[in-house]
Amino acid sequence: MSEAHQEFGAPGGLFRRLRDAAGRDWTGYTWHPFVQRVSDGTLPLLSFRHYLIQDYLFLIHFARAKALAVVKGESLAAMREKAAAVLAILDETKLHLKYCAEWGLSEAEVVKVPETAETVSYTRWVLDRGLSGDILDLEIALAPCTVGYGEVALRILADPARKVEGNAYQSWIDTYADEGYQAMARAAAARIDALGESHGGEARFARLSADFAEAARLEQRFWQQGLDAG
Ligand SMILES: Cc1ncc(C[n+]2csc(CCO)c2C)c(N)n1
Repeated sequence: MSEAHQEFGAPGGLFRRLRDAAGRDWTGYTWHPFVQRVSDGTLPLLSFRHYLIQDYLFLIHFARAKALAVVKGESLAAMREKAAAVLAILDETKLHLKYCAEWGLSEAEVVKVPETAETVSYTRWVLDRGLSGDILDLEIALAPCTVGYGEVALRILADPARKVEGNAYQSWIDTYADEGYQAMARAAAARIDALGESHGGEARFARLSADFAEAARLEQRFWQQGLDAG
């Protein structure tokens, strides 16, 4: 599927407009060389290991940012949904700990690893967008993360260079290719479309678009730190 990215958000909706406006920043994130090397199985294990440990630390702070969406939720239904999403993020860390256990690293050891500048800058930026803005500002800062990984998985599945047999990263790919995850990513894009309608997305497009592209660049740097560690 060469048009993998067309999966998320409705035509003409806020999500697709933001993604299209982000252009190369978005493609540079969802088809970063790190992702390509996960797909063809050539990513050095040291790169993956660095990435995964930092991603574990990332998820802790990302869960805090998602918890802000409970605080800023505008209905009981929204608050329940966000509270469930916080738990889902904390669950995602189990995949990370499974890998770490295979490398002989315990949770106690992983949490002692210092956060890199890439991890701090991305997570604290998301928290700041949530603290200083409204629910739409927060969701725009969060969405590239959730929806982007959905697109990353679709791009890998469609990649002619993909290594299926004996790919060391297959269980990581499976996590995001999973239909449950894909449905969540589609729902996140649909929510951006709906918030765009209800919260003046059109009038706020310049700022939202700058934030969306910033998140995509922060994601690129997050992959890059893994490559640099290999
Ligand atoms: C750097 C980085 N960006 C995105 C994700 C993906 N992700 C983060 S939280 C979550 C659950 C749903 O929101 C998902 C899928 C990641 N793990 N690491």
